[in-house]
Amino acid sequence: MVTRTERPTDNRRDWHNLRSMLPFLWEYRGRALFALACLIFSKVANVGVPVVLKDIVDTLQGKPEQVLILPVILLLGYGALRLASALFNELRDTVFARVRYHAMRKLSVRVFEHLHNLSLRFHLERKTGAISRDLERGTASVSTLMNFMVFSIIPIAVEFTLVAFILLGNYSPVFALITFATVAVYVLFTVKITEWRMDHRHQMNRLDSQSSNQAVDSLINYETVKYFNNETLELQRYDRTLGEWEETAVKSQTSMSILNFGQSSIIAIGVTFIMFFAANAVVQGEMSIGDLVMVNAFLLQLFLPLGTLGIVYRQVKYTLADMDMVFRLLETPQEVKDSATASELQVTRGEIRFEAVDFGYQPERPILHGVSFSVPSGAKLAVVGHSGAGKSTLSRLLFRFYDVTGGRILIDGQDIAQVSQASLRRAIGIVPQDTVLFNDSIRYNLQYGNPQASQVDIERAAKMAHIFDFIESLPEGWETMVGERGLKLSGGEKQRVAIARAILKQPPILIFDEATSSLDSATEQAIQHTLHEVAGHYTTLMIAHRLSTIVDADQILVLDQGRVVEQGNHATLLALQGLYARMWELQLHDDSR
Ligand SMILES: Nc1ncnc2c1ncn2[C@@H]1O[C@H](COP(=O)(O)OP(=O)(O)OP(=O)(O)O)[C@@H](O)[C@H]1O
Repeated sequence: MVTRTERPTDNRRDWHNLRSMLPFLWEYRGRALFALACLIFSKVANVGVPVVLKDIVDTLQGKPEQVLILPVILLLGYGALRLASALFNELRDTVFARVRYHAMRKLSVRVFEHLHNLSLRFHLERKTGAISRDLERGTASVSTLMNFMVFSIIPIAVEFTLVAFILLGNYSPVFALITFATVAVYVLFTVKITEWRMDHRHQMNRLDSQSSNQAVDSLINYETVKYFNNETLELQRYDRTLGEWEETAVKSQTSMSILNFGQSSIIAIGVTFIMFFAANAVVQGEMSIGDLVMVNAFLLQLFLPLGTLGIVYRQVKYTLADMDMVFRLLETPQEVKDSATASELQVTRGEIRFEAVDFGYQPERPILHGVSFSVPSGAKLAVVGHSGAGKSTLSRLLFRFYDVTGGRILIDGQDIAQVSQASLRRAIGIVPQDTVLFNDSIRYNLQYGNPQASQVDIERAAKMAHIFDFIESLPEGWETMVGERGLKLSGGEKQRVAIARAILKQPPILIFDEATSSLDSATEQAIQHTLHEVAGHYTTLMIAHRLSTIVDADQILVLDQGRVVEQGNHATLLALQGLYARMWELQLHDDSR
């Protein structure tokens, strides 16, 4: 399971994540290099501006006989350099946009794909609110980081190198020394203080995700909140988290002010020193006024982006933390995987066989113990037993949502662990115990069973599932939106949509997990009739609470605490006078009341 990164990531992890980012940039590597070239050109032009400025000042000052010619050329050069700097800057942004957004898109799709490949266990344990927030931040982090690289870090480095060359080449080393020292102290101070501040930011992130998760969870459970009149409790819980967030945010802001003031002080001291030495050199006649103007312009130009280095460093650290979260998610191993030699499941007859299957969701709590049974091709097997006996677990294992811990499951003689999951799931249709629908139209939800199905097929399936008249009677008919998780439909209506959807899929194997439990008796009878017809063509596994619905099954399996305790048809089991007979008695008794 993925947990949020709550502490700053270490450098090894950061490098690992940066490397992991490269494949997402690879497709547009040519563009990325071109953007980099634009960046360098723009910086060369930028650094050229103070150099030309120096020449203009010196020319105007010292050689009046050339004043009429030279400054015009220099002034034109000055303008052209400024223009070139801006042009390459914009070109860099335009060219790089594709690289950045494409990488973001690829990463989002990759994460989405991976989330779908992760096991049911992962999805049952995750918190939807928190994961979607983390994902948003995580994928945005890739774009943010590239922005910082291309728009801040690399430009600063390029500019700094160019300026260092010019200073070292033309003036006393003291200027380069002061510049280096100031930058070094500045960077060191920024890094140290920022690391100290990171804790606040991580705490804020954690509280932010927590509050968002609480809000989503509370809204998902809207009805439950109302049933128990617990709005105040929900508000208090939400506010408590936000209160902690507020405290941390204030601390974070205060520490930021300390950082900003420290940075400004370092710059001020550095600039004062440089100007002192430059002014002195002018007085001594070692430097011209033009040189002083240039050194001053360089410093301002250099420290201007350096002023934002603190913010950039902080943001890069946070971004790396967000990015770490998304790459950790991508590295979460798939629990259920296709084997390297997985073949396509070939369904010829649709025979299911469980051979001594052991299983537990957690190792310390076994659920199934040596379960063996088989469902011959086209036959109907019903599974009954008390609540929690492990009935639905059988269908989850058949779908291979989990791997068995002992024994094996075969379909037409092929071990389902050795075939591709896609081919396995193509072969099975299910009407689950709790039907959850997409927040889309009824048509969309029904067609989900077979996106290629024609309207005629869809209507036929809807009729078979006794939902056609209901849909037609709705003011918006097939386009009616079903609400989040299908909550605008009744339990029975949802179940019938699920039945129609399974019919539409036309798989060789069908599972009905309490498929009619939410229906009234009349509809249930009608649907039972349909199921009977539909199931006639398929191998069917029927999980049932109400025994009256499965009396006609070819075989009935009685499960008790994960063990098969009885097996046979209805009459044989009644004659056994065991658990099944007792359950039957009880239900008859209940029905007659
Ligand atoms: N994801 C899970 N993680 C841990 N335990 C689980 C999980 N799903 C089910 N269980 C446990 O496994 C046992 C069998 O569950 P299962 O859903 O198979 O029961 P069932 O016979 O279908 O019950 P019911 O008739 O109430 O639906 C139960 O005790 C349940 O608590």
